[in-house]
Amino acid sequence: MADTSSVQIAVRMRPFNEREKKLKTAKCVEMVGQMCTVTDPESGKERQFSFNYCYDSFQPGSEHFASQEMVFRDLGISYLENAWKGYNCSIFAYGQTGAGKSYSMTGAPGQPGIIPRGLAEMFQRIDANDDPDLSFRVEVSFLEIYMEKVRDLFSATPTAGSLKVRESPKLGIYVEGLKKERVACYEDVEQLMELGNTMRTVAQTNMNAVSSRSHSVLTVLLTQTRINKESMTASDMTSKINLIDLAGSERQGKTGAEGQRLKEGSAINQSLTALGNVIEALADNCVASASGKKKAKKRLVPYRDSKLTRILQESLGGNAKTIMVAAISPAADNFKETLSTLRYANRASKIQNVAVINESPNEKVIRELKDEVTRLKAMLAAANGTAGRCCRRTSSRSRKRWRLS
Ligand SMILES: Nc1ncnc2c1ncn2[C@@H]1O[C@H](COP(=O)(O)OP(=O)(O)OP(=O)(O)O)[C@@H](O)[C@H]1O
Repeated sequence: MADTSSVQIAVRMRPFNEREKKLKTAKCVEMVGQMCTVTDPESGKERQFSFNYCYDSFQPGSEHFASQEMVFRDLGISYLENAWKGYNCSIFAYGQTGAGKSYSMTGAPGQPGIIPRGLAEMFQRIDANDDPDLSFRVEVSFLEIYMEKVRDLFSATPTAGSLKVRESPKLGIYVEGLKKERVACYEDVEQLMELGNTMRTVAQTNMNAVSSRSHSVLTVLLTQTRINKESMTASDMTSKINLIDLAGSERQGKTGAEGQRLKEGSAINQSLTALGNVIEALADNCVASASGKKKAKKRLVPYRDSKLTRILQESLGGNAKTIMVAAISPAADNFKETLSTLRYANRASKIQNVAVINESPNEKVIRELKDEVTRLKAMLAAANGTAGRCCRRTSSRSRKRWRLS
């Protein structure tokens, strides 16, 4: 069953940080409902955007304050529900350095983000399962893309080189040799995540005391196995959940990066530009398709231009239900970066994905047969009702229906 849906966009504004407080910079972003308005501090010109979700986390305690819990209730629960149905899901956080991507995805001490909350909820749901014919398997892998190299964050001795990104009809896009750990409870994941996060490359810059210098991708494979006692068969349904914390775009003048930090910053910006090009091509193609013009030319989507876009290929324009979290600063000092993030997010909202339920052939046949039986029963009931009232006047259309089924 294919399901076409747009990439969902959630914009989140954080509070002022110490740097912005010291600068005594003004606030240039306002959020009301699904509208986000940003004001150019020089010209006073306003630009308005509308998104699926706008989270105002500027002032704790304010009327519309969006807490970690609230963000999770919308975005986290939505991806879990889709994963349970057997769809691939992706959440990726995008934004300027220090804008709050890791805060939304991973969280801070005492303020867990989407990833830990989602995994805890996943195991709660699994533990609550009382269907003896249904069992679950959860596997996780964790990688970072650092300076265009893919590294396994669960490996105690990360490879010197880069792991290879491959594609196969059965597995889709995958990273060859990446460790996949089976986990039985939330505590297992927590331990692995702690190990993985210590392996991740972070450093201090002028814009963020703990700045991610790499893109990280946590992949969770949720497999549901159903035993059919009558036919003595087992069928699997697997959902691949990608939870992605991108490194932030940055300006050298602001971060004060030099040496290795500068090289990292330019690798980050390069891969984000490649991501921007993919988003632009996909958005153009979707707009062209929607125009209904037969001759509308489709642009080639440059997924192969970077490791990041290759790994995100299924999440953008492919077989997945995807949410983009666009993290922004409220400060006038960051107006240009914020406007650029909002434009990026606006473009991404035009992308249509086509997700399919990832079930084994057995499961598919069983589901289709069940649907067929339900349909036939409904037709039979309807026909019996009609027959009782006017048995001689069965229309040719209904006879045809009988024959066709
Ligand atoms: N909504 C929020 N509420 C409170 N504090 C926040 C919020 N968002 C971010 N912060 C704080 O701002 C700082 C920077 O956030 P974070 O590290 O998440 O940024 P980032 O976008 O991941 O940056 P980078 O790209 O440099 O890794 C952190 O100290 C974080 O705790």
